[in-house]
Amino acid sequence: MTQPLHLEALVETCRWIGHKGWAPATGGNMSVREDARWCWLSESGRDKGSLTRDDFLQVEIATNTAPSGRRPSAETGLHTLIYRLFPEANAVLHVHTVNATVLSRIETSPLLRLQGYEMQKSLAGQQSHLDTVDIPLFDNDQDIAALAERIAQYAETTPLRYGFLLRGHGLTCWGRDVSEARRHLEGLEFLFECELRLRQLERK
Ligand SMILES: CSC[C@@H](O)[C@@H](O)C(=O)COP(=O)(O)O
Ligand SMILES: [Zn+2]
Repeated sequence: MTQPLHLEALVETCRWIGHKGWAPATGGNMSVREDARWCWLSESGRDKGSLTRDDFLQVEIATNTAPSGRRPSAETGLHTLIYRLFPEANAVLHVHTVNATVLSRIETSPLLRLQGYEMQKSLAGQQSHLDTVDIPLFDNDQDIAALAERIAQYAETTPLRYGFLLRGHGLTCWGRDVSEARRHLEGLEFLFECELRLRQLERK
């Protein structure tokens, strides 16, 4: 079982996430795809800011099983769902940022609509602040299989790009490689902070 080369980039990104404070108290989980059948996921319960290559477990995308017998992330089913839905996705990052957590509770609709921000162009394919970026918002669930099924049903009828929010929980985002997933994470987090501050100011 040879670990994929881009695992090193993921380990480095996890450290960056840790420094940002986006994975507090063991929150968050991260993965990279190996190929159509396998991905590598962070082990459950670890401090995601101080992971090494050895803290990533090979997981079968179709079955969520880890041949090592160790326990991959409790949210493995969301990572493997993304790899099944999007063959072009090769890295998935899930974080518990304060902005994502608070904004996802303030926004009570099933969609967070972003518009008017130059930083929308940090998301692949976005070319203008005049366009609209919709980030789906799903109610949180401790039953990850049920949550994954809800997201899969949503994706059958509505395009799902960049990432989604889990209400009161955090953000899951992805990209064609680790660096694109990281750019999407940083871009979305910036946009969430702007949106949150704007809404706070508009309330007054
Ligand atoms: C700090 S509890 C957070 C967990 O319940 C979960 O949401 C999470 O992101 C981390 O779970 P993990 O199983 O370590 O991948
Ligand atoms: Zn989580």
